[in-house]
Amino acid sequence: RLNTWESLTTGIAQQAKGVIAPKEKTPFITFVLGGPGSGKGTQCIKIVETFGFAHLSAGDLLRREIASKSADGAMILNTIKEGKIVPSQVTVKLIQKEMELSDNHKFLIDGFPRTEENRVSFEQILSEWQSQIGVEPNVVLFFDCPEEEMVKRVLNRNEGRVDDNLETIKKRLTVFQALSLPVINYYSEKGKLYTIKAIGTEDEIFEQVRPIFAAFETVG
Ligand SMILES: Nc1ncnc2c1ncn2[C@@H]1O[C@H](COP(=O)(O)OP(=O)(O)OP(=O)(O)O)[C@@H](O)[C@H]1O
Ligand SMILES: Nc1ccn([C@H]2C[C@H](O)[C@@H](COP(=O)(O)O)O2)c(=O)n1
Ligand SMILES: [Mg+2]
Repeated sequence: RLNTWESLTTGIAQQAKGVIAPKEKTPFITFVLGGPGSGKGTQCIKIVETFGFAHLSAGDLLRREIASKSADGAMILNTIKEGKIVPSQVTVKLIQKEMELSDNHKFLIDGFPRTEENRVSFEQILSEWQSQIGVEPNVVLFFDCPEEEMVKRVLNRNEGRVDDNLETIKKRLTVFQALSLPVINYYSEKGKLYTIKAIGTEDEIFEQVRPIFAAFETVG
């Protein structure tokens, strides 16, 4: 049988030829974007519970590389400590591998793409895989949260992350404004962006998220 990655690329080729891919195999890709501490991971857990997605957090995959002392581990650690963005080929490779291994066809890709370079790299690997067709996510969620609230949440997170300190948070916020907002604007212009007001309780925020995915389930 086709694995998800094969069916993903086959699906793209079939769509290009005007052939409809089998419904259960068509991949559904959601990018989850927002500043540091905006609540992406927290809401992803709820989306997984309610809608059965596979959750791929780019940050978690990078932290796993650090923990496993892989060849890129030291570079990734330094980059994260500095609040900067890891080169796209490293991150995209990790995401691609997880997608290949997954039996699911619905993906929540959390914290990615963080830059235009991330975005283009992801499209490139898909188009290199088969034919010259790029791929777009089905949904892009943007958790829009005031900076003051994001700083407060990150400083209270208490998960032992090396980047949860005031100095690194300031750098991450600057990087978010400079490099991630253009990606968010790109998807807004493409009509793919769903902006969530990321203040209030976790449940209140999820009630803004729920109808987005519920609508796709109905359309089927
Ligand atoms: N609505 C909320 N109100 C208050 N605290 C929240 C809310 N949502 C999440 N939090 C808390 O804020 C912290 C950051 O949330 P989370 O880890 O989900 O953010 P994130 O967007 O994934 O951040 P990062 O980009 O740094 O990974 C966590 O400690 C989480 O429990
Ligand atoms: N696409 C990505 C995602 C994450 N990183 C690095 C830099 C981030 O500050 C850090 C933590 O990510 P988070 O858990 O907050 O999503 O990981 C990156 O370089 N590229
Ligand atoms: Mg997170």
